[in-house]
Amino acid sequence: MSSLQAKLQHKYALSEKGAKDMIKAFVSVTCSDLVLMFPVWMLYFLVRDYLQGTMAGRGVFYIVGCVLCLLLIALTTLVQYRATFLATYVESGVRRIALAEQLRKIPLSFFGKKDLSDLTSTIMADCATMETASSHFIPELVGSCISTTLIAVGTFFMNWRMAIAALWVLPASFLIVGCSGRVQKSLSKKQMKLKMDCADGIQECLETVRDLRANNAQAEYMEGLEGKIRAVEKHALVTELGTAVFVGGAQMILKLGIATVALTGGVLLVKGEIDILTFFVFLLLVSRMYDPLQVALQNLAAIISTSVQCDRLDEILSHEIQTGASTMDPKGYDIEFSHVGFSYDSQDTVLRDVTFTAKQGEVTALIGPSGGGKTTVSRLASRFWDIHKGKITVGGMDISTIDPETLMSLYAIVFQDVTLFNNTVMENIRIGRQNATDEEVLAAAKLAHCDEFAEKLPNGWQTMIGENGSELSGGERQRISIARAFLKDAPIILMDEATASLDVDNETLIQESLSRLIRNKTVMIIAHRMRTVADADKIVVLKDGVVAEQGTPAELEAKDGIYRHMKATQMEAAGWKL
Ligand SMILES: Nc1ncnc2c1ncn2[C@@H]1O[C@H](COP(=O)(O)OP(=O)(O)OP(=O)(O)O)[C@@H](O)[C@H]1O
Repeated sequence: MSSLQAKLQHKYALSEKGAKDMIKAFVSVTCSDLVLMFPVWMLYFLVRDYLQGTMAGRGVFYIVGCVLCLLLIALTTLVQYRATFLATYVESGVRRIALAEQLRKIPLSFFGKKDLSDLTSTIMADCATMETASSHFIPELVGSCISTTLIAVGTFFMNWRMAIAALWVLPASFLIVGCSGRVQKSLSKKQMKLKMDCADGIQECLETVRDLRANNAQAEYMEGLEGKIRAVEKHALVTELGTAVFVGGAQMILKLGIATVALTGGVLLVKGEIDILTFFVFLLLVSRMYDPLQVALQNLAAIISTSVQCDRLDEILSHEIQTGASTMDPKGYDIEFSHVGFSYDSQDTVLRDVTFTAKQGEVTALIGPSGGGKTTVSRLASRFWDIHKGKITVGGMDISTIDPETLMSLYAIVFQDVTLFNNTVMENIRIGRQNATDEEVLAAAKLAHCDEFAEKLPNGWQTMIGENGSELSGGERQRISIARAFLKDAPIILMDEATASLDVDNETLIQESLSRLIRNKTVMIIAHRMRTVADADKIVVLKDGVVAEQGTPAELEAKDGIYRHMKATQMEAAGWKL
């Protein structure tokens, strides 16, 4: 791979083919710009023949020349179109797919730092900006710089003094835009931050509309949101103004070139040091040459601004990903935590020296005060995040050496917040195992008692359940999640107080089904109610990120520790009357 190709690939978040296509685009835009100079030369010959009285017999030359010029312009425009637009849109698709692929492999810790609107904006808006940059700004700027340099070299051979008069404006104007890079970058960065704040605010507003209404806080919230929208608007004007000042100033300097050519040409003509034809050619050249350069200055400013988008894309594309073997050979399905240490943001330690084993065929309940680390432990067990200290093994295999997607085939997970898709009940359950037959889906659904509500829906199992299951109750959503786990039939089950949203009748039914599901499996359950854990084989009490106690319910009962205290408190609470 050439170093230019590698540089482009890194700088503009391109694929290998995308970088090659960009080089082709540079060549085609340069050719296209150079070909546009041919009519100038035709005009030069015409004026020369006219002045020298040698027009006779040159008709065929001019007709063939004009036709050739038109053909070449058409041909290079076509090649340029293919090399810039078509290649760019293909590359844009490749870039978005690469981002999505990368996001699949990035540890979840990354998503804790980024919110949804930020990532959506990178995949959609930043990619669209890069699309325009790759199809217009970058090839046009590079093409016009190369063609101008070639033309500039030619003009020195014609007359070096006229060449200086025509060309001095180029470095001056490009320097102005180039030097404004820092200001423009910081303006774009701030603009992006304000936009993201605004997008977050809008998303949060939509997501929390129910709570805002319930708390009568809509007016106050909208005020804050309006402030964010106004801030984006104001800063957009400042950014535009900043760009306009630098680009406008540089474009004015560029136009001075016409004046200096006219002035220098006039003086040299009077002195008899150039002929009228050379003067004429230079006037033609500058008028033709400065137009694309004016656009090039705008393109340069735009490219400087897109560096913010490039950095955002690069942050995702170059982020460390979770890798590992795509095959595994576990010896059983015991989960073993050995001196595990972990923090979400590498500052506050969330888990310290956590050591315990969740055995196959047993139910291991994680309990403890809120914030103790139960959810964190269950998520680390399935490699949602990578740990910082110690080791986690499944069936003797270090999970950090196994590809997360391969590892996930061993787990069925029932979390408290169930994610549902805007699809039918049937398809929402099929998420558990994509290739399951309708009969298998229905069997799993019945085990989770989904039939009791699904068959009453307007279109039964084929009823669309709205965005994130908005048309279902909390208990119904959780039953779908449990049905998925039945369908997946994985050897390890992670549950986060899976039956929390169910009424007593349903809970009894589901507990009975769950006991069938978990037979001979490794089960790790996060429990908040002591009633749920009374039948567990083992209890691990997590407090402030450390294992405070562990053992069978009977052992912990005898200990007079946190478990016994929690149990007593909950029993006391159960006796309360309103
Ligand atoms: N994504 C995250 N980023 C940063 N810190 C987090 C994140 N998730 C949890 N924490 C912190 O980690 C600690 C343990 O949280 P965790 O959710 O594991 O506790 P928990 O015992 O499950 O609590 P609860 O019973 O309230 O659900 C808490 O201090 C919490 O604030």
